[in-house]
Order: sequence, then structure tokens, then C-alpha cells
Amino acid sequence: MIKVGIVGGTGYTGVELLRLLAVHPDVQLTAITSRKEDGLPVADMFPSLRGRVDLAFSSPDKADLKSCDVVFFATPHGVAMAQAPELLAAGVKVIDLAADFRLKDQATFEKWYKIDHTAPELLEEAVYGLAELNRDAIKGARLIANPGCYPTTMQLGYYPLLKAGIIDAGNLIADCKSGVSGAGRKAEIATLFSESSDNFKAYGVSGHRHTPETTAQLARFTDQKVGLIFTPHLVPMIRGMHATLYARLTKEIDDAALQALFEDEYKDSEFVDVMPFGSHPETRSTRGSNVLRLALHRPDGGDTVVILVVQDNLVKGASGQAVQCMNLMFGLDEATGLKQIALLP
Ligand SMILES: NC(=O)C1=CN([C@@H]2O[C@H](COP(=O)(O)OP(=O)(O)OC[C@H]3O[C@@H](n4cnc5c(N)ncnc54)[C@H](OP(=O)(O)O)[C@@H]3O)[C@@H](O)[C@H]2O)C=CC1
Ligand SMILES: CC(=O)N[C@@H](CCC(=O)OP(=O)(O)O)C(=O)O
Repeated sequence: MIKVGIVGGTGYTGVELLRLLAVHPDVQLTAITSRKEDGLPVADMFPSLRGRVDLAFSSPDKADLKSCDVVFFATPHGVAMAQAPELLAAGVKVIDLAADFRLKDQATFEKWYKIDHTAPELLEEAVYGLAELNRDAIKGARLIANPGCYPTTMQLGYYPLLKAGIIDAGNLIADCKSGVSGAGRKAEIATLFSESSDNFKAYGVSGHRHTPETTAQLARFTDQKVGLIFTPHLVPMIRGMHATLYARLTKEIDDAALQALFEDEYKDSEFVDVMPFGSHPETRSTRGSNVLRLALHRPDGGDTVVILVVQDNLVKGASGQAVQCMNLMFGLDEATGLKQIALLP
């Protein structure tokens, strides 16, 4: 059994990790932290876990994280970087759901996250946890930087086109929408029911920290300079993310060949579903599941490809793909414990 610790068990990605790991056949939950709920049985806070998780939260300073095989950080940016060096030195693997190790360039991290990096020596070693594009490196990793939710949709949507060298990488446009749980469980005016329900708005249009994360990763797959306009929106639903990605073709290719490009690329990726050409994937087809679905369009047969991508921000966009990484790091089948079908309706 893999002994697992979770730092930040009371937040949305934390409780999603608990939902997945409580029924994972190879996992023993060992420590779950909360600064505010020290001593409270986890199932008292989350009755959904009654009979499944019998641990209590413990404060991060009391939790015995060093006896774990792997520790997930489901915490705000800046927490994992403070504790990862000590855990790694003790032989514990670390999977950070925040952005502490996603950007290789320290100055870029500090510019976007407005905090000093306290473990820059680990930036080079950290492996970006997008299994579909980084599977082999993840298998041998000690430290995983789990991708952001929006960057997951943008990378898996653009990757086959970039790799094939058939689009203008300098003019990518991504119009993305997230459910409110993407903002986390902390109290914020923008996520109040009376502010976010029956409402629709863009945010971060002049610059969002997921742009540098996405462009840095996409640049690995093309010789062109990557240029991305990314516009996130908040939509009045709890879970779910929808990305509408645009790219201009620079080479002749017919629809069947475009479709084949994606189907070939993801044929061994259980969690990427390439739908028939011209489909309209819905967020609810991914709710609670680790599957990301995408579909290709070519309006009026012109030279613009539109890629529609949907996922559950808390599963494939966060906790599900973190578990996918854990499976790979411990030599398990990548899909172990992650076969849930989306909840409908
Ligand atoms: N929500 C989403 O869809 C996605 C989130 N992420 C990333 O995952 C991380 C967690 O997000 P999310 O679950 O939404 O956040 P939440 O705000 O819902 O939860 C944060 C958790 O961290 C704990 N925490 C806060 N500060 C500290 C600290 N200084 N030390 C230890 N624990 C702390 C909190 O518990 P307590 O205060 O009780 O200690 C809480 O359990 C974030 O970095 C986020 O950017 C990534 C992709 C998608
Ligand atoms: C709806 C909403 O607010 N979403 C968050 C992104 C989700 C996320 O947590 O991403 P990171 O891990 O990179 O912080 C945002 O735009 O800031």
C-alpha cells in the first residue's frame, strides 16, 4: 500500500483527492492536514466520506508527513515550496497541486505569483505532471508540479497541431470558462452565490498567470515562438471547464487527416476522448470523471481550426491528474482508481 498524506484536506481539491483516494485500491490514507480543523474527524466535516475515511485532520506541524510515501499539497501557492525540500530529503515524494514548481524560470514565477521562491534549487528537477505529454518523466519523478486547470485544456488541445507543425503558433487564441469551484473554497466576494450565480464575466483579460505556464510548456513542442491570447471567464456552475481554442492553419490538410492527427496522438491516452469531428462536447459529460473530451471544427472549411475542450476542473484539471501522476510514480496502471464515469444529469 502507498502511504499518502494530504496537506490542505479541507479545500476543494483536497476533498476531491479524498474522494478519489479513499477508494483507491493501493492507497492507505495516513495524514490529512488542516490548520483550522485540527482534531476534527474528516467525516464530520465531509459526511460524504463517512465510513470511508476514519482519520481526523491534524495541523500541518503535528502531522507525520515524513512517514508517508507521497504527500499531496492541495494548498495555495507558496506552501509546498516551504516543505518540499525536507520531505524529499526524507525520501517522501511530493505532488504539488499549486504552481510552486510549474515554471522553470524563477523570475517569471516571482513576477506572476508575487512571492519569493524559497526552493529554486528544485525548479529544474520538478516534473510537469501532464501525463499525456510527460508520461516517462513522471514515472521517474520525486517532485511533480501538477498543471493548472486552464493550462491542461489548452495544452492537450493545441499539442497535436503544434507537434505536426501545421499552425501559426504565434497567434493562438483561447477563450475559456471555468465553474466557480476553480477559485477554491476560501471566502471571496466574487464567488458568493449572489455574485456569481445568474451572472457571466471575463476576468484576468490583460494578463493571467496561466498564460506563461501554457506558453512555456507549448514551446517545448515547436520551433516557432508561441503567442497566446488567453481569456478566462467565470460561469455560474460549480464544476466544469470549457475551452474554445482557435488556431490558423499554415499547411493544407483535410478534415479527416486533422481528425486522424488527434486520434493517433491520444490513442493510448485513456483520459483524452477525441470525439467525432464537428461534435459539441459538454462539461457535464466530464463531471466527476478524469476524462477530458475534445472535438475539432473547421468553420466554413476555412483555414481556422476550432478545438472545443471540456473537463472537470477538480478532476482532470487538478486532483484526478495528480492521482494519475501518483499511479505512474509508483509503477501502477495510470488509470487505477480513476475509472469513474461522469455524473448525469
Ligand atoms: N480549484 C481548482 O479547480 C484548482 C485548484 N488548483 C490549485 O490547487 C491548490 C488548492 O486549491 P483549492 O483546493 O481550490 O483551494 P482551497 O482554498 O479550496 O483550499 C486550500 C487548502 O489549503 C489549506 N491551507 C491554506 N493555507 C495553508 C497554509 N499556509 N499551510 C497549510 N495549509 C494551508 C486550507 O486549509 P486550512 O486553512 O484548514 O489549513 C485548505 O484545505 C491551489 O494552489 C490551486 O491554485 C489547481 C487546479 C484547479
Ligand atoms: C475560476 C478561478 O478563479 N480559477 C482560478 C484558476 C484555477 C487554479 O486554481 O489554478 P492555479 O492552480 O494555477 O491557481 C483562477 O483563474 O485564478
